[in-house]
Amino acid sequence: MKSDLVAGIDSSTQSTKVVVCDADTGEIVRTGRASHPEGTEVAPAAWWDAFREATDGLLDGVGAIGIGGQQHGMVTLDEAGEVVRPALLWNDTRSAKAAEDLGGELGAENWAKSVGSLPVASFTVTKLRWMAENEPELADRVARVLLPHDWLTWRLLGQDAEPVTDRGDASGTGYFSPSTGTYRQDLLAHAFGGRTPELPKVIGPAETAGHTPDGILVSAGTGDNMAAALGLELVPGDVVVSLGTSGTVFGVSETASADSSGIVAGFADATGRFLPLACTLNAARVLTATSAMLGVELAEFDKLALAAAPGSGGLTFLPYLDGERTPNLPDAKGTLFGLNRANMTPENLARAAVEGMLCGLAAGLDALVEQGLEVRRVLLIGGGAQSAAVRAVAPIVFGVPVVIPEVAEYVAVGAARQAAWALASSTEPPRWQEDHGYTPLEPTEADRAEGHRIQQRHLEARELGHGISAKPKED
Ligand SMILES: Nc1ncnc2c1ncn2[C@@H]1O[C@H](COP(=O)(O)OP(=O)(O)O)[C@@H](O)[C@H]1O
Ligand SMILES: O=C(CO)[C@@H](O)[C@H](O)COP(=O)(O)O
Repeated sequence: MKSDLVAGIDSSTQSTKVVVCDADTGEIVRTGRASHPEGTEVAPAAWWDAFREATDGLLDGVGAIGIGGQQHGMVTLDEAGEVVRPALLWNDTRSAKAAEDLGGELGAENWAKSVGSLPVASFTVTKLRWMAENEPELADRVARVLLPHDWLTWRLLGQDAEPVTDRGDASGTGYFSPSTGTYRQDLLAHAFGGRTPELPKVIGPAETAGHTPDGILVSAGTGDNMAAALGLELVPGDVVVSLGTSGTVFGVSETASADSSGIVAGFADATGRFLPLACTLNAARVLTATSAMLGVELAEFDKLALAAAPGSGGLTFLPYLDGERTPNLPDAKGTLFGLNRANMTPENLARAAVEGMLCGLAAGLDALVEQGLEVRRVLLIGGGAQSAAVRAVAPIVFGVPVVIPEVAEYVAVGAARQAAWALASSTEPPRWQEDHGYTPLEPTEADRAEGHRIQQRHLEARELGHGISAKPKED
């Protein structure tokens, strides 16, 4: 008997990626891709165009489809369902002051307790405050607020459908409580100048959002990091480091987290559990920007970085090229420390870029451990994980075994797995991965010591350059 096919979509910052999988085994049978426009402010129609281009000719025989989308983006609609202004994306930092104000008005402890996270410029709630203050006439027209994946799901269903979301993506808004699974309308109204736009209905992990006009079942969808966790069939002890436009480090947990330092965001996952996560604004693009500066292709950049010794001859690169989110320095610029005539080589600079990018995530990993997350090994995914230099340096900087799962678009795979789950309407999602089964890259004792030194220098440079404490504060 021919089994059903399911499609998963990853509508992330730089592109839309599609996988079509066998619903029983997860085997990937077709893939597609289309680029998104540059910029941190994007018309949602561009995601729809990219969806259509990426799925062109791929959906024959597909019984269900799920969408994983970049988190946090603010999509505002008027009464007629028309977009009020281009969406502000997670990496748009114009709402930094609004974030600071909201933090001050309600207090860090309060935010952490209410929604599991502190509002930083990435979060939807801060973008709404920015809009209320800077575009009040447009804000008055907003009848509904959606996230990128909510909007795409709704567009797929047809505009008479009721907009839906899931608890994973909702947990990145700043007005949803992951622990109670309900919206905090009071926080939304507080941020948005008393306005109370409609929000999408939060449906369960295996619920059906509806059907496309062609009769394809559409699942709830979720945020891209939650979809990656679903695609990797993440279990406790496995921590993901994803190197896309953003760098993220996260793991699954049975309990909600509430980090009032703001380093760890206490998100929900796409299965009913939780997904504590730390996110940097600067990941794979640090590598592409540095290789462009050095005038070399990425393969040559890798060779340069691998030719330098660990520690980059004493160079420390704080790669805050697009500002930074963790640590919360939205206006920061990149800084290179420790130059002398002997160490100013392309090799050291390439390696310092890799080490600097990974050190930001190692600090996030430490914060997750402080929140009680078990870390047995790191699974390295995303575009940047294709770099040979990143693969070699990661075990040194993280100090734990690093596994590189077979190259695949795990966000799209997770969205497809959610679609298969909704199609089967089973209690548990289908098992697709036996085990990652790949030989971990184990750091030696000497690697761990070197990694510790590199990380210490990174934290000291942070303190020197940006006046922030190198060590987490004691309570
Ligand atoms: N071999 C490589 N070395 C370094 N960076 C790479 C490599 N291959 C792809 N990338 C980078 O990965 C990024 C895309 O990763 P991806 O996970 O698809 O991002 P996103 O999901 O944010 O759109 C791009 O910036 C791309 O240049
Ligand atoms: O803001 C976050 C996580 O909180 C980002 O991880 C976005 O979800 C964008 O993801 P990528 O496009 O980098 O995959």
